[in-house]
Amino acid sequence: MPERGLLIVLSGPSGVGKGTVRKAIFESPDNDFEYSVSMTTRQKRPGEVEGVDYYYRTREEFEALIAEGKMLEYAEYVGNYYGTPLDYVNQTLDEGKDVFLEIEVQGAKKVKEQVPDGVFIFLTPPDLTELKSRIVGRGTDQLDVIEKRMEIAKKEIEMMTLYDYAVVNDSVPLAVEKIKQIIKSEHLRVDRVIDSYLKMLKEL
Ligand SMILES: Nc1nc2c(ncn2[C@@H]2O[C@H](COP(=O)(O)OP(=O)(O)O)[C@@H](O)[C@H]2O)c(=O)[nH]1
Ligand SMILES: Nc1ncnc2c1ncn2[C@@H]1O[C@H](COP(=O)(O)OP(=O)(O)O)[C@@H](O)[C@H]1O
Repeated sequence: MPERGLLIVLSGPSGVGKGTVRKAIFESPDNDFEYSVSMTTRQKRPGEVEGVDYYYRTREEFEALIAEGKMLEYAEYVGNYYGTPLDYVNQTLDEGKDVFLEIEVQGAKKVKEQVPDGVFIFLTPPDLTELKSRIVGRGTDQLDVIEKRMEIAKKEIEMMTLYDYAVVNDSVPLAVEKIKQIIKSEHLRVDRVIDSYLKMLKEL
């Protein structure tokens, strides 16, 4: 059986650029992470595609999957459910591939409880003014939702202590490079590679 893959969790406040950085990682030609497509009850935005951006489900369907234990984690965010389907993550890690989640902080906290040996990366904004202008600039939210997102963001930044790494999203290509370097280093950690060395010694 191949060595189990790494579970990589990218999180951080809404509007910091998680989606943008994640897309840039997956567009790079040398990417070898598997993206776990999330499930949501929010409306599909123009240009989004079922099974690519999200799996779009009704609240009833989503709640049924929660009840069946089919979600690794889920959270309610600005009135909608968002969650990570469990089977895909387990199967892909078992195949020895690294699985990449891009999720908000409540969900990341739940993943940390269940998969403590995952790699938890917190994407931070250069500052709060820049964060607000990114949310406004994205143009997907009404003013009341923007205010809600900013309030949530302040609390989210306090949760940074749960993470292994903090990456400032000042420039997308730089943030992408830092994340790739983090994962490369994680693969070299002695506690991750020790089993294969011990096995090799036994076979001598
Ligand atoms: N807990 C959790 N959060 C998710 C998941 N998928 C996406 N999110 C987060 O939900 C939040 C809202 O996502 P979305 O409505 O697409 O807006 P946007 O990412 O802010 O443009 C973002 O912070 C996402 O990172 C998931 O599977 N679980
Ligand atoms: N490094 C960056 N510099 C400037 N703007 C950025 C940067 N990263 C993302 N953005 C912009 O900020 C907005 C929010 O990004 P998005 O990826 O939707 O955030 P999140 O997924 O964290 O909610 C988008 O308009 C995006 O183009």
